[in-house]
Amino acid sequence: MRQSQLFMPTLREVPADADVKSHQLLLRAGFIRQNAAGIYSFLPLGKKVLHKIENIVREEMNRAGSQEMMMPALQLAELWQESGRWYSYGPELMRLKDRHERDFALGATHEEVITSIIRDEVKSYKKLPLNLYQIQTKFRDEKRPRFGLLRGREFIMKDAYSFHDKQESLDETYEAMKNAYSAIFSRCGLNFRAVLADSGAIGGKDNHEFMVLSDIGEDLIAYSNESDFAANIEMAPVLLEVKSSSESLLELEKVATEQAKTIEEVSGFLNVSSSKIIKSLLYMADGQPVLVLVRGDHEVNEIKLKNELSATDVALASVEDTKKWLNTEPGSIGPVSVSEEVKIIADQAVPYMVNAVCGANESGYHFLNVNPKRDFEYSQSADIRFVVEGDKSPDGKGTIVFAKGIEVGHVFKLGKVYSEPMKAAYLDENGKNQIMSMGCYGIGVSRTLAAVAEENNDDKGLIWPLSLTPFDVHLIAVNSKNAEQAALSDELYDLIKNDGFDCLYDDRPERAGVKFADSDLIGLPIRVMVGKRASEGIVEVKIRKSGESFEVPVSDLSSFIKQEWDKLK
Ligand SMILES: O=C(C[C@@H]1CCCCN1)Cn1cnc2cc(Cl)c(F)cc2c1=O
Ligand SMILES: [Mg+2]
Repeated sequence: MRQSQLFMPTLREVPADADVKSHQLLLRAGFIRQNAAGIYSFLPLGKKVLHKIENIVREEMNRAGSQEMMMPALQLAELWQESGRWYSYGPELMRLKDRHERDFALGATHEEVITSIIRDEVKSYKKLPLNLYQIQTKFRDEKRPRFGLLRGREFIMKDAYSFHDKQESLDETYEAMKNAYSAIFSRCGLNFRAVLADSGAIGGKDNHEFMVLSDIGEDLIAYSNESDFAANIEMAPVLLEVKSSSESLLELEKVATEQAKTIEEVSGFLNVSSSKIIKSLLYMADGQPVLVLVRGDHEVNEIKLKNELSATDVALASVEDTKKWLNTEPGSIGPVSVSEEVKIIADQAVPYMVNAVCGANESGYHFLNVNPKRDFEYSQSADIRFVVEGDKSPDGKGTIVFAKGIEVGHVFKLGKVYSEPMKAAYLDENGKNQIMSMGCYGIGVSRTLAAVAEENNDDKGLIWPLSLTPFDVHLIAVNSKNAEQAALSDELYDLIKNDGFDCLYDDRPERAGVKFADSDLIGLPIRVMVGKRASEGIVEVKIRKSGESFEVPVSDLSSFIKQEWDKLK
């Protein structure tokens, strides 16, 4: 395409409210424009990249046996009332009325719609499993849209839904989808991990997030430096490592600790390491008092605690509640001689502590030489602490490292969370009525575009991977007013196109500096410059990613471009 025709409004300055590189560069390079907070238009260059991502998604989903369809964005409120989510979602779910005053939701996701279609059309196990997907605009009225396409209020998602008779069938599709996702994100050139995640509100057990490792990621991932183990920090299990202690049990002793209350203060006052102190925190779990014990150098993971207690709400107890249940205030709490109305749960490392320190449930006093089981009982012990860097990886291979991640995909085993209330049933091989099991699988397509931009740029601009670049070759007539350069450029434009490359030809009457700066900004992989040496039949070729440049005779240009293209793959 001739660049003099291309709608590509570039910006010299970095837009004020763009805080991350991808947002700044996609705006400056004329790929997107904001229409409202969290709502964007894709201009021609942005649309071309979006189209390529969607096609990679399509190829891999089709290959994995999922069938493409398209559902409406306007969804009957009645469907969301059946699943109960009309009432459980707040302002994030965008709603509207039609001309007949009928209530509708603007589609944030499509579990209800797809389940209503399947329950009407599928009655026999012979028709299962089914796997259907769409690539479609979603609406979620985020409280704080930010980072451009990374967190928008209108965005493009590929969402797939699968329906099954047997659990094994769901497990099989789940694995097939995870493999398809790995293929998709690899082809997009992303450094990602499939991360064990917390299923959050929608229940079900297995689910994985696909995280792109990125400094601006909002999620924290714990991953192994020697295996493919990776988990969202909320979920990351801790491998219990017990070093059996040879210490003999000493007599329990109560000591005055004056103002020392926090772990650090007590550790300093008594000159003991925090790993010898039992950190005791009183929580209220669904209104019941629970004394939570972790080693002094660990932190309580409230997601794990909530899952362990199968409680819907857990929160640190107030000072009043602490006084009420333990007759003391925070800073001197301990598990020794606590009323049995208070349930005690200990992290799995606590039972192995010997001659530990803990609060004496009397302000200003602590116990020394506290030994679990001898000096206090607990009703259960479980993995309820946050994993920390340096912990052994739960799969026993390597140690845990933290990284930030951008969530670009999320796959779920839903089970019967939607099919039960919406009665998506089938007759099994014995003619018995059964409820289907479901899986759902999402990719943030527009978010993936931003993640690629975020991870592929330098101080001069974007650097597109071959699989997604809006054009393959950037041909630049350095001085388009010079007849010789213009003539040779026109010739090379045809040659490059005939070689099967999508070529953007900068034929604008602009200064060389502007052309080169714009070329660096939009980030096409290979640039061909027709300049002063055109008269000698020599052109310059520059590789955007490495910055290398070469003087190439026109007669070698065709093979040279192919060679450099193949090296970039
Ligand atoms: O979307 C999912 C699960 C999967 C993800 C993959 C594709 C199919 N859905 C979870 N989720 C997240 N935010 C939401 C926001 C709103 Cl306003 C809503 F009404 C519903 C949801 C909602 O259900
Ligand atoms: Mg998610």
